[in-house]
Amino acid sequence: MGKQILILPGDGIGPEIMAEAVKVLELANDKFQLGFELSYDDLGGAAIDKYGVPLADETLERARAADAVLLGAVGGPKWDSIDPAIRPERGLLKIRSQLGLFGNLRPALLYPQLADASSLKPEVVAGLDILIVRELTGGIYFGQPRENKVFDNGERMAYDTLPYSESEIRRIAKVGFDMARVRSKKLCSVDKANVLASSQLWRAVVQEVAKDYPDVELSHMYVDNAAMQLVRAPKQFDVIVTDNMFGDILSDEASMLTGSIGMLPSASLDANSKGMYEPCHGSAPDIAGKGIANPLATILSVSMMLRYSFSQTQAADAIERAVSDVLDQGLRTGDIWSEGCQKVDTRTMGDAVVAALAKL
Ligand SMILES: NC(=O)C1=CN([C@@H]2O[C@H](COP(=O)(O)OP(=O)(O)OC[C@H]3O[C@@H](n4cnc5c(N)ncnc54)[C@H](O)[C@@H]3O)[C@@H](O)[C@H]2O)C=CC1
Ligand SMILES: CC(C)CC(=O)C(=O)O
Ligand SMILES: [Mg+2]
Repeated sequence: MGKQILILPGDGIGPEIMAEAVKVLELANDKFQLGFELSYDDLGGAAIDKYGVPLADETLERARAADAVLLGAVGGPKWDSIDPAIRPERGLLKIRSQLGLFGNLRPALLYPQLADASSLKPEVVAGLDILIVRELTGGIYFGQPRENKVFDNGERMAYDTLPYSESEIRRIAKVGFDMARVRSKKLCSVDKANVLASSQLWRAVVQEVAKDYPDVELSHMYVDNAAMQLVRAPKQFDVIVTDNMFGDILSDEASMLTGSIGMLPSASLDANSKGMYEPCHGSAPDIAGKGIANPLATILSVSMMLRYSFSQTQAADAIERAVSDVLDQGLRTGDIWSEGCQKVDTRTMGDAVVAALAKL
């Protein structure tokens, strides 16, 4: 039996971008004789419509049994007013947590062809290549207790909890240091240790882990400063390690340095590099159904899957090269379009990557 890939297109632009990523995956499968077998299921709003819950038990079992999962995106206005406990996003959080995918790698790489598409001056972003390592199964998105309540006088209140255990911090810190070790040997840990108890523990544990990595230069930065530094002088960073919510926010910010969030792939890994791969963006309801979404983040997530889950470096490199070749041809979806380039739709972009990959 071949390697099993479970595809979860999700909602909004999810199915549109996934159709293009699957074309690329199928070509890579043939060209590099990867022996992958693809199967499909639903997550998020699509799963609510089909199963009544955002992640059905049978889908979770299929994800557990698969060698890797490829996800589009979930959520949308259709499900915004349902019971918060079964919103589409809860299905995403559950699959991450149940599969133990604590290590989220979000590379923000500026393709030189897109220097004009970045919202920052070309000289500020030229050569940008940073990696955000985000803790993905702990922190405030999962912390208990969390509650919405109404006091006797009618006043509403709500709260969330931001817990981190030492072992949760230690294992993500190690991912950060390991990544830094094979890159520029510079790690910046981002926290809010001037205010939050969880961040104070975070910083202390990261400092302890650093003792095992004397070759890596460790720095610490408060998250508010990090948000500012990312747009002031982003190239000062190489690898950033941070918690779940800070990583969520900073990676969306970093995406704009690369031209668009439509360019940012991600890998979510467990302790054995079993992974789920997805673009960093959401279901983009504002452009869903128009056929104009950028499929490159999802296509690049396929490349990350080949690299991290299957050690298929040659195939992964080839997909990245095909993306670069298409950008060389001047093809751009609307989100990365600039003067002098040819504006194309989602399908044309996907077909162009397939054609470029076929030629390599
Ligand atoms: N991993 C996931 O499945 C995620 C799901 N969401 C969900 O997605 C829904 C929409 O959330 P938003 O805050 O609007 O974030 P979003 O990332 O979906 O969209 C933000 C902006 O970026 C644009 N955009 C996103 N992906 C794009 C692409 N591939 N090509 C071109 N433009 C793109 C959108 O058109 C929009 O203007 C919500 O229901 C949210 O909860 C949000 C983030 C992650
Ligand atoms: C929709 C959230 C659960 C997650 C998110 O925004 C993300 O992982 O980027
Ligand atoms: Mg996000």
